[in-house]
Amino acid sequence: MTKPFRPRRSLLFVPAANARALEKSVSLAADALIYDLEDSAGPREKEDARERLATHLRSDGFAGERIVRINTLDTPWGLDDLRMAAKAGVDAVLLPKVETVETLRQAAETLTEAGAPDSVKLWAMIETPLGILDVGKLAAAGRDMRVTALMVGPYDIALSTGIDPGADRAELMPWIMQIMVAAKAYGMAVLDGPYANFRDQEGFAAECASGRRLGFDGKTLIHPSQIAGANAAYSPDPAAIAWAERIVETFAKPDNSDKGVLQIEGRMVERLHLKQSQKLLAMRDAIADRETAR
Ligand SMILES: CC(C)(COP(=O)(O)OP(=O)(O)OC[C@H]1O[C@@H](n2cnc3c(N)ncnc32)[C@H](O)[C@@H]1OP(=O)(O)O)[C@@H](O)C(=O)NCCC(=O)NCCSC(=O)C[C@H](O)C(=O)O
Ligand SMILES: [Mg+2]
Repeated sequence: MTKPFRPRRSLLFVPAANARALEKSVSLAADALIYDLEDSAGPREKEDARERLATHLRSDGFAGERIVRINTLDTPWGLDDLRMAAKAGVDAVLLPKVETVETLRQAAETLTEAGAPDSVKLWAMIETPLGILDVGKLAAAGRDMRVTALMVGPYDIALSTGIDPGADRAELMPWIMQIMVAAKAYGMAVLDGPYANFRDQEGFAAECASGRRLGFDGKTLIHPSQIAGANAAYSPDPAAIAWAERIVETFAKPDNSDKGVLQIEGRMVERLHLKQSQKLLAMRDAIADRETAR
């Protein structure tokens, strides 16, 4: 039996400081919305943005996942952001610039104290040298502290390290893969960072395709025009679905019920492929449910 799957092909950052963006976001086809209280809100906008977002979340009616990115807990806003999110019934709180287990513990304890049920998760952004160095430790400890996803923050990584990645992100790959393997080791989702040049659809498509090959679950976005491309890039393609169905049907035949390995059309297929196929079909079904719910 595969785990229930939640599509996270497209996760749109929605600046909570922008009333029009908030209003518009509910009608968009993103799998998830990440309401942002951090970088997209200026220091003098932060309190109003939090209040506006709290009101919005009471009645938005968005059918996908709802996540709030808060300010770091050492700022004047972080703890109030977290308490607001805890009471708002969101699916997860995204913590920026996570570097220590202590931050995860403080966030988890604050959620509990504020009455958030266990279903409210923490997602951690890994976007500084210390976060990258310790990402394995953070994921290992974090899984007992509500942490279910890691997210790459490429722009803060560039800022804090001085690297200037090219279009293929080759310079970032060692660090991306460190984050990737930590997430996979502890059964967490792993989400690719945003692509800021939202008018460059070609570059965006290439980055989505590379992200999918690397093993990301989806792409974070900054503009509505990026949603369709991310949904397409991270949806299973029809040929892969047909092949997965074939594998499931073949293993389901009574003669094959005890077999570990088979051949289908000249290709070796093992039970690991069956598991992979079941996962893919679960993803297809979850995507169909998400699209019906819209
Ligand atoms: C980048 C933007 C400032 C551009 O906004 P705008 O100038 O309004 O663009 P458009 O005129 O093309 O917008 C068309 C309509 O779409 C709405 N819109 C735009 N963006 C969004 C959005 N993100 N969510 C919802 N709706 C949006 C506009 O209101 C227009 O609506 P309409 O009036 O009906 O035509 C803007 O896109 C933006 O602010 N994007 C998000 C910025 C953000 O959240 N940044 C933080 C996340 S990325 C990050 O932090 C990096 C990471 O941490 C790292 O380290 O790597
Ligand atoms: Mg960042």
